[in-house]
Order: sequence, then C-alpha cells, then structure tokens
Amino acid sequence: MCPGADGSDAANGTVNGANGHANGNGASNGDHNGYKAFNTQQASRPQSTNPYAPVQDFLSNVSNFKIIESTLREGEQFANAFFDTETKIKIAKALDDFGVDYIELTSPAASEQSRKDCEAIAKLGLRAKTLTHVRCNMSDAKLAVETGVDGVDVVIGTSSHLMEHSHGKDMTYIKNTAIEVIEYVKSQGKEIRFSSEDSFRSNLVDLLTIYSAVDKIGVNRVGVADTVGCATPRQVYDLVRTLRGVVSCDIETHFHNDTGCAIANAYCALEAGATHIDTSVIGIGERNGITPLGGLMARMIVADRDYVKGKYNLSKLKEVEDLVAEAVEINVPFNNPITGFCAFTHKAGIHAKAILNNPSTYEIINPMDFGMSRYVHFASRLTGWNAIKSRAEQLSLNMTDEQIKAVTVKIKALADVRPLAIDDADSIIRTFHYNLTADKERPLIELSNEEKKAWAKKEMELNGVPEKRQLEQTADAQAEVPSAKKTRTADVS
Ligand SMILES: CC(=O)SCCNC(=O)CCNC(=O)[C@H](O)C(C)(C)COP(=O)(O)OP(=O)(O)OC[C@H]1O[C@@H](n2cnc3c(N)ncnc32)[C@H](O)[C@@H]1OP(=O)(O)O
Ligand SMILES: O=C(O)CCC(=O)C(=O)O
Ligand SMILES: [Zn+2]
Repeated sequence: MCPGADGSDAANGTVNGANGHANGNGASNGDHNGYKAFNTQQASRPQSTNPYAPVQDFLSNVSNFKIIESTLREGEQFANAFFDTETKIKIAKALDDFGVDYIELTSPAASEQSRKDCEAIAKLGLRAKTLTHVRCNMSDAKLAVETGVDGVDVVIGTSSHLMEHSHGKDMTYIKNTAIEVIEYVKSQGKEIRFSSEDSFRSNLVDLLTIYSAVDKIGVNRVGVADTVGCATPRQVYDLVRTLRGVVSCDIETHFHNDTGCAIANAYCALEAGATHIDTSVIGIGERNGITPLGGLMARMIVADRDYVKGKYNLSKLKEVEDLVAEAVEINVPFNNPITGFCAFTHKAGIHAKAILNNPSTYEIINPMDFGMSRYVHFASRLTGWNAIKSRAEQLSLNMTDEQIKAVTVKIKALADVRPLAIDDADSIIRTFHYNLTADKERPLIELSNEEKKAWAKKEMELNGVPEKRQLEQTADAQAEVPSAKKTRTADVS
C-alpha cells in the first residue's frame, strides 16, 4: 500500500505518499495528521508581520471584498459545460456552503429551461444572493425580475468593436436604455448592476460618462469587464482607481484569462478600490475562462488570512472543484492553485530538508487552511538524505546519519535508471536496514510478499547482475511500475 493511504504514515509525520490530497473529512484544524509531522516547527511559522499584507491604502478592498460566483453563468459558457437542473442546484448549494456572496445565473432569455432554473435556484433560500445576467433591454430585464432572483446584472458592450459588430447601438442609446432598465429593476425592489462589456477597449470618456449617469440614478454596482483578457494589472489599477473617484456605488470587476492575468488583475482591482470580484470554479468560462475561485482564494489568503479564513469555508474548495470538474468532464489541472495534485508537493532535496524543518520555507500557503496535506517526495534522484531520514523514521527504522546517507546513495543510483515508485524506495530502505542487523538469518517478517519480491529484485539491480539480464529486468520493472502520473493518481485515495 502506498504510505499514507491508510493514514498510518500521515499520522507518523510527513505525508510521503499521497499527494496534496484533501483529508477527506474536511477538517482544517491544527490536528490534521499531514501537518502534525511538523508540529514542532509549526509553532515557528511566522505569524506576526506579513510581508505580503496589502499595501495600506484607504481605497484598497483587499481585506474587504465580495465574490460574485459565476460558474452558473460565465461557467455555462465554457465549451464543455452542460448543467442540468439537478447539477445546477448541487453547484449552487456547494457554492453557498463555501460562502460566496452572490451566485450569478444564466439569463432567463437564453432558453425556457434557463428561465425555470433561475426560478428554482432563486427559491432555494440560499444564504448567498442570487443574480441573473441579461442584456440591456426591457424585455430581458422583465424576464429577469420575474424569476424571483435577488438582483439583476445588466451588461452592454461599450467598445467600438462591440458597438459596431455586436449590438449596433451608440452611447446615447446605451445611456437611455440603461437608465430605463435600471429604474425599472429598482422599482421592482431588486438589486441592479450595470456593466460595460469590453471596458478596457472602450473610450475612457464614454465609460466614465455612462458609469456616472447610472451612479446618479442609484445603481447598486457598476461593472468593469475585461471581456477579451487584454488588460494588464497596471491598466486595471488605473481604470478602477479613476472610476473609484467618479462613482459612489460598488464596483464589480470581471477578468478573462486569455493572457494569464485574471487573478493578478482581480487583486489589482481590489487594491484600486473595486468591491466585488467575479469568479468561476476552476476558472471555467467563455474561451479559457475567468478568475478562478480557488486561485483567487490562494491570492487573497496570502494577503489577509484572517479575512479569508473568517469568511469562506475553505475546506469545501476541493469538494466544489471536484463537483464542477466532474460536471464539465475535465480534470482539475495539475498546477491548479491549492488543489492541483502537486500544489503542496516538495521534491528537490534542498526543498525537502527545509520543509521538514519548517514548512514556511517553501510554502506561502498553509495546506491545512484548505483541509489539504503536504507531501515530501523522496523516491527520486533529486532526493537528499534528510528526506530519506524522515522516511526511515516514518517506517520506524533506526539508522545513523551515515547509514541514511549510504542508503540515499542507493536510492539515487536506482532513480538514475528509471522512475521509482514509493514502494521501490521503501524496499531499498528496508533492505538496507535489514542488512545492517546482526542476525542475517532472521526471516523478513516485517516485509510483505510483495515487498520481499521487490527487495530481491532491487538487490540484484543494486549489487550488479550480468549486463544483459539487468537490461531485461529494468525493462520488465519499467513495464510494471506505474508512471509517475499513475502512481500519484493511485495515491490520492
Ligand atoms: C461577454 C458575455 O459573456 S455577455 C453574456 C453572454 N451570454 C449569452 O449570450 C447568453 C446566452 N445567449 C442566448 O441564448 C442568445 O444569444 C440570446 C437569447 C441572448 C439572444 O439570442 P438571439 O435573439 O437569437 O440573438 P443572437 O444571439 O444571434 O444575437 C445577439 C442579439 O442580442 C443583441 N445584443 C447583444 N448584446 C446585447 C446587449 N448587451 N444588450 C442588448 N442587446 C444586445 C444583438 O444585437 C443581437 O440582436 P439582433 O438579433 O437584434 O441583432
Ligand atoms: O457582465 C459583465 O460584467 C461581464 C460580462 C462578461 O462575461 C464579459 O464581459 O466577459
Ligand atoms: Zn466573461
């Protein structure tokens, strides 16, 4: 069995087997096994001054932001997405459990089922407010209000690209229609947001004029949208900061990830005074999507851990990501912040040694905050004796430092030939330890049959066998040992 899979090794210390997996019960307290390994050092994780704390600026909302979760709107625009009603309800409830502030739903104008789904989710009585997202015209606005949602997000393109090639309306039409729609939605007792699609390719004077006009008539929020993902953090900062000086209402922001800036842009928007960030789970949306919920949490917890931990149920992140990933038939990417399978895996010996001494050396996020575990990899040629020593301790094998260094050499030698599974490295450690004991006749009672076989094979490989046979064996072993990817998948149990 993979170390850690039965919890024994995890209880023993470093999780040397399972990769950054959620602990299964969502626990996020200091007793989590995967973290106990380091409990002596845990106390020394710097708690006092946070060099990554937000720049002190009276405009900044880095420590006071709200999430408009758009998996059920923007996310439905993801190429692979089809959400039936039951799935939408499951996702809405999971997002509510996580603690998002708003849940945005596809327009009721999109289809009859979309309209019914808005009604169904509006009736769930969630703690989060429900919104639906419609075009800037009266018929969409009326449909939206009739669904019973708490608020309506109205959008219309203001860039020359969209004014010319999408809806064909000019700024005068946009302003007049926006005012009519906003006044109607407000009169129905609903929250209303007005957003300019493609804000970063729009004329600044046009933008400030329309935002100022809707602010004057009491819109709840204005929205800034980087619809094509062209904006840089600096451009975001400049636009939002300028807008902050023009309107008194809240400012929502929406960032596409075409150029990889969606999380950074969201952070800069908050620094500049934005109040709300649009997210979707794993970032799904039109093209390659928008600011991901988990990625935003990663960014924000580094800035203000108390705010993020106090407000959001972070141990539910993996659950909601798995739910959405399954619904849209994708894998959570390996490099996903927080929940990617190797997000808390430490492999190189230099890293492993320092992590074992104090996790804050190479971790800016505490996996425990999200109910996750860290993993110190020791079955590779990049390992070092400190990682092997930790592993030997987990296996309850006493060896001197010199002996540990010697067995490390053996592990590295085999890892030079082919990828090692955890069981391979364990067998080398156990065999080495066994060979140190005085009574060589003692049966290998502590080894399972599988381990004995692996041990015999390793012995042959390490102690030299005729060249041809060795080559054959290596080929056999490679065929048997699962790929690194397979090993990891199997380990996450
Ligand atoms: C950047 C974004 O993600 S915005 C949100 C995108 N979401 C959606 O598109 C929701 C799903 N959409 C749909 O189901 C359909 O597009 C509908 C029901 C909204 C409209 O369908 P259709 O009437 O068949 O029009 P179609 O989709 O071909 O074209 C869009 C129409 O909306 C108009 N339009 C586009 N954007 C806007 C806007 N923001 N405000 C008002 N009208 C708009 C266009 O002028 C066009 O109208 P036209 O047919 O009179 O020229
Ligand atoms: O309504 C908004 O603010 C954003 C709409 C949208 O999805 C976009 O512009 O990419
Ligand atoms: Zn979008």
